[in-house]
Amino acid sequence: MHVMRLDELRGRIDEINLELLSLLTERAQTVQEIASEKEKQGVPKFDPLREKKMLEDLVARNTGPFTDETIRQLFKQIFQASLSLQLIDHKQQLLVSRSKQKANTVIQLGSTVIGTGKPVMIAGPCSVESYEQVRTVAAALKAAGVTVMRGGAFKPRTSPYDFQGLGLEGLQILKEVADEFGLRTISEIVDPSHIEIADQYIDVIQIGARNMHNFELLKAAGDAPIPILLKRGLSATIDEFIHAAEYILSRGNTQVMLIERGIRTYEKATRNTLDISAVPILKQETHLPVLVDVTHSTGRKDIFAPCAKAALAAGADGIMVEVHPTPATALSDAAQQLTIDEFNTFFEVIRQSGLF
Ligand SMILES: O=C(O)C(=O)C[C@]1(C(=O)O)C=C[C@@H](O)C=C1
Repeated sequence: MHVMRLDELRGRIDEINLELLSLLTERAQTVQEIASEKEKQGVPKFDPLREKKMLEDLVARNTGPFTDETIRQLFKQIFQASLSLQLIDHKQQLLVSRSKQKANTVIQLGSTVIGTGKPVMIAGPCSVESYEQVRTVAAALKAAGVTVMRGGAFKPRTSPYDFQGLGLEGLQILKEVADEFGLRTISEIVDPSHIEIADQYIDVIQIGARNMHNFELLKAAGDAPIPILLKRGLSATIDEFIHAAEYILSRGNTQVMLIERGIRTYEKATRNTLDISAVPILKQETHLPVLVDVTHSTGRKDIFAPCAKAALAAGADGIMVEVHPTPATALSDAAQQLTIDEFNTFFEVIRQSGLF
């Protein structure tokens, strides 16, 4: 008799569960509609005042046996789950998102293809200082089998009294040397008005860490018909980094590569802290190629090789490293650029690792 009563009550609970599930599903679908409405209006997803009002109304109607506190907790749980749903949906709608595009974005630079699983080595001086300097590095890179060279012409430096780069002349030097050796080039642009000119001289525009949040520059890069290498900001979260890339894609330019270059932490043993975890996360969440800059992240030549190997093991599509004929006399980043011999040794270690 008792057993039958228990079964009956549990049967009723099963029915109530299904009713709750169907109501929760309907609620979640309504929340998704609210999310797309908010998206259109540019309104934030989290609305604490609305949540407070709903909790007050619910508690006012509570007749027990649950306490008011229990009702608050239960509904707060529902609001939180609803908010997460809105945020996940939003991320999945991004153009950079892996759920929008399953296939990897591939960047073709001459015969070099980035993003297909075969890693690329990008090397070159921090700054373009002279024709001879760039030519010496280019000849060495060519001999080592490197096809993409970096070199800074516009240098956003911490101090206004530090070398600011050769500007347009630097881009001209890059072009002249790259043409001679059949290399492709990457250089940073800091001013939206320079993008059009840059397109005539270089193959990839870099947007530097300090400019990752320069939205006008991101928009201009998004309007340009040239691949973009976007560096992660000094203190940018992965989410902010992804949204910065979205700015570029949202304007039509889908040729975007991401580069992790270390983030600011309390650690002083390295220049910045190389966030290796960013590599698999960016690869999972976006379809864009992901590179790692071992020079700026670590600032320490003695650990470039293990860090580059770690990056490749984590799924990076390439490595960027700085090389200078005479680092001691370099006009920027003197301490952390490799000599040509050091670069050759470094590249050999990476090639031997079986990861490259
Ligand atoms: O009403 C809203 O603005 C919603 O986004 C829905 C909802 C909810 O689940 O009710 C979700 C998150 C907000 O913080 C507030 C409320």
